[in-house]
Order: sequence, then structure tokens, then C-alpha cells
Amino acid sequence: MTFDRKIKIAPSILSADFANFGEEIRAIEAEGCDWVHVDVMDGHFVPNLTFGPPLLAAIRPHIRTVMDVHLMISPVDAYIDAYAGAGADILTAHLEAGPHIHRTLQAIRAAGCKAGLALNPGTGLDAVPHLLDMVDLICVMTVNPGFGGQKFIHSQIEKVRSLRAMIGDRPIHIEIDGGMTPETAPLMAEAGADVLVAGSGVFKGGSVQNPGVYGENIRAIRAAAEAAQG
Ligand SMILES: O=C(CO)[C@@H](O)[C@H](O)COP(=O)(O)O
Ligand SMILES: [Fe+2]
Repeated sequence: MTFDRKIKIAPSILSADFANFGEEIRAIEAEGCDWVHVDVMDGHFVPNLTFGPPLLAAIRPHIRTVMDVHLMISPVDAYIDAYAGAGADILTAHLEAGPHIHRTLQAIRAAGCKAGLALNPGTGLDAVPHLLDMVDLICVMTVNPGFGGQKFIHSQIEKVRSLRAMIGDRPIHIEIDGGMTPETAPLMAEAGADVLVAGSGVFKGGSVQNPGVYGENIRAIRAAAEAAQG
């Protein structure tokens, strides 16, 4: 993975057909997505339960771009090697998931993955300056984690602007996760984000039989964001 700040669209397969991941991934990649976002939920840190390492290992061969794994689990550290071994390129852990985020980020890099730090909507940026040399990506949640299809939380726009200033010219991606549409994506691109996760925003209205809709949705979000990117 090389670093750049071009807009990247990362569809969340939480909104895909769970009985058909291989074809769904081939469809979104053929339709122009940049990364594939995989939401791991444990029914404890968040009130929903999704994918374990064997499922990730099964879908890995279908992904030709980047496997971007969002860990909504607590504790995290005991599972890092398993998710890295399943083929994650990026492993993102939540600041709120435990008392030792610095150790967690160290362990993610030691496992051979890019390290991501996720922040819930109610979490401030106080810890960020102390972690800037430990992260490759910071994920600002624009919904409360746990479910797809929720409404974008506007108060996160100013947080992203502050985060952009903190990061300066360091090679750290700002990823936005939750409620991304052609209406909300430009707000975040203008504030400084470069990676836009979109679940319902990409998958709505389409299917593997009708994948052109995925392409239309991806292009609409990308075009709106690129027009707004500073
Ligand atoms: O991590 C999460 C939710 O916890 C996300 O990745 C969602 O899956 C995004 O879904 P939309 O808000 O785009 O529908
Ligand atoms: Fe996510």
C-alpha cells in the first residue's frame, strides 16, 4: 500500500448479501471501489455480532484491493494475530475498547498490518497527539458503531477539521465511517478526510445481478467528495 490523499471509497460489506460475499466483493471492485471495509463486531463492545477470523480468511482471496478491517471488539489485543493472520491489510482498533491503546497499536504493526485508530462520536482528540507516530489511519465514526444505515452525525465535521490540522503532512489517512452519501461525503472531504466508508450508500438499490448501481453509487460519492476536497 502506498500513501496518498486521493479520495478512496471503501464499501462496507455489512450492507452486502451475506450469502454471497465472493460475488459481492468482485462486483464492488469491478465497479471501482478502492478498499473493502470489513466490520468486525463482538456483541459486547457494540450491540451487534458479525465476522470472526475464519470468515475473513475465506473472503480474503476474493479481495484484490485492500482489506480494511474495523475491529469493534473489546478486548482487542488477544485477537490481533488471528485477524492479521486472516489477511487484513489494515487493522483499526477503537480508543474506547481498552486501557492500552498504545500497546494495541504496537501489536497491530508488529503483526505486519497498517495500524488504525477509531474514535467514537463522543470521543475527543486529546489522545491523538500522543499516538501520531503509531498510526497509519485515524477513523472518525460519524455514527455510533454497531449498525449500518444510520444517520450521519454533523458534529463530527469540526472534529475532522481539527484532526486534519493535528496530522499536518504526516502520512496518515483520515477515514470517515457512517452515513456517507453524495450529500454528506463532501462535508468530510472538505474538512480533510480522504477515505470514505459507505455501506448502505454503495449497496442500496443494487445487487450482484445489477452491479451497475454499485458503480453509480460509488461514482456519485467520489465525485461529490473530490469536488469538495481542498
Ligand atoms: O462500522 C460501521 C458501523 O458500526 C460502518 O462501517 C457501517 O457499516 C457503515 O454503514 P453505513 O452508515 O454507510 O450504512
Ligand atoms: Fe466500520
